[in-house]
Amino acid sequence: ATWQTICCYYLTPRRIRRIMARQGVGGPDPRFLVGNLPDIAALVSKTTSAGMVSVDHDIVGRLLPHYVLWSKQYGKRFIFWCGSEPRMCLTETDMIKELLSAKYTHASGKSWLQQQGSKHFIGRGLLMANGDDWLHQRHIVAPAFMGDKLKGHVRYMVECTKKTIRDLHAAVESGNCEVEIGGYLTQLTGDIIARTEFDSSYDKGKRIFHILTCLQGLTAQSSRHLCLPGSRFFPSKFRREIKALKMEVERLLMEIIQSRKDCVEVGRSPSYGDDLLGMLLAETQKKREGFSVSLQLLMDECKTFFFAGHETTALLLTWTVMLLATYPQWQDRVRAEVLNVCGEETPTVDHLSKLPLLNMVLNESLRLYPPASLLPRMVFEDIKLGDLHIPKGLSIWIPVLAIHHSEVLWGKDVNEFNPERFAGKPFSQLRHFMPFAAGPRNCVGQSFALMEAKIIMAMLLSHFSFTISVNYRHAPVNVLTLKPKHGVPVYLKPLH
Ligand code: HEM
Repeated sequence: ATWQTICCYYLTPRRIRRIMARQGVGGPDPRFLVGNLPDIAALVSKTTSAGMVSVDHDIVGRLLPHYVLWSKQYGKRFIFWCGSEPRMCLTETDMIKELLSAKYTHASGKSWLQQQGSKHFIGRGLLMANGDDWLHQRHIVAPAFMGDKLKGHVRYMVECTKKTIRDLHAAVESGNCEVEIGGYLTQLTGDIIARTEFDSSYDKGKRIFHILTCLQGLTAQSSRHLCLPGSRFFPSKFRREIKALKMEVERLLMEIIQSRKDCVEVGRSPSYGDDLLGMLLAETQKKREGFSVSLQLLMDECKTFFFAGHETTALLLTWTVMLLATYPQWQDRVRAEVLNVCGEETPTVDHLSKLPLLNMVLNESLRLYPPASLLPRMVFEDIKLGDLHIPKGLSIWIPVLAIHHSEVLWGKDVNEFNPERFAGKPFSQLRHFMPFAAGPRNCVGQSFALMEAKIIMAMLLSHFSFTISVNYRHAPVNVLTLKPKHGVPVYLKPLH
């Protein structure tokens, strides 16, 4: 154990540093055990302590000040240290595509630090799995987000959105024309994932969503200490709170799972159903060689999808409303397109492919404010990437936000809201656009999220016009996902 600790915290990091230095990749000097974490924390807290003076989309210096500083000092590739984990910043899109391609699906994945950090939050669900476990899990869940299954969800997405629109009308009628739209959209996307994949609802799953949000914040705070050897065994206030919340969320999930099982056992239903929960439950009965879905994995998967399936989409929608509320000409153009295509009807699958302007606006919103703004990948064996030899144990850190805001890649107007840049360009052609990551380990819910976002935006635009409130304070922050710190208050005006 002592030898392993010395290797892990001292010898291996030193070896990696030497190998990378020989290839010309340098970086800031790390401090013993904590690496550059204190420098990063100090820089970020300085840049994010106050809001921005105006709605300015030049946010890289605010959210990634360490990236700006070190890329100026050491060049586009540099190494910094999260505790004793070396991370190489990589912004060269050809090398990124290669790393994320099928060639390296097994040779790269989520690091020990990431897995430990989210152990009590989403456990070993799809987002944190590696190697063959990841492959099996991905094969099981992917069909739930494809083809006819996906099309079948349109009806539920429309129904849930109608309810939110009624709530918004009620708020306006009661004299509240100013609403914090982010809260409504988070509830709506929560309702949609609960309905479509778990045959539940936001109200039933409310406590689950709330606990997962708390767990997200707590695990982010507690993982700051993970760099100290053995720290995960020390009792602390965070860890006690995390364990209590974990137990509560698993008890609530167990109730949903048990009620589905009971339906089959008492003969009320012939199968577990064809939504995500049904597919996962069916898997628990199968015996595959070397892999089976245990009850713990089933719960980890449910937590993963409850969390990943709503927060990111709610953020995409919230930033899009903020942008359209700030750029009324674009709001009018997209509304005209929606009214022209859908008329008085609610959106259908056919309508969705005929809304290019809405698509461009969503893409531009994902470019300026990507909800997942960083992609870390640990390399598990020595690999060759472009001209670099990457040793086992090095983490590659892909700053999606910085790539999306690179003047070299996007041109002089990079920090302006200009959806026109996406006109006529299919997703596959946009090499430096990666809001959903890329390759076989991209976002499994990408089509689900885009379909949902189009339906919700189309319906919102045809019921309300919105302008940004004087109370809006532009303050993007990054707490695992890119959020507006004080929400997005807008003034709503019903159109009918
Ligand atoms: C705008 C909305 C969304 C964005 C921007 C987004 C972004 C991403 C990104 C960047 C990744 C890769 C993360 C990494 O490997 O480190 C990812 C993975 C994932 N996303 Fe999403 N996502 C969105 C919506 C959704 C939805 C709606 C679901 C579920 C219904 C979902 C479920 C997942 C899962 C399970 C993974 C892990 C996939 C794997 O590792 O194989 N996401 N997402």
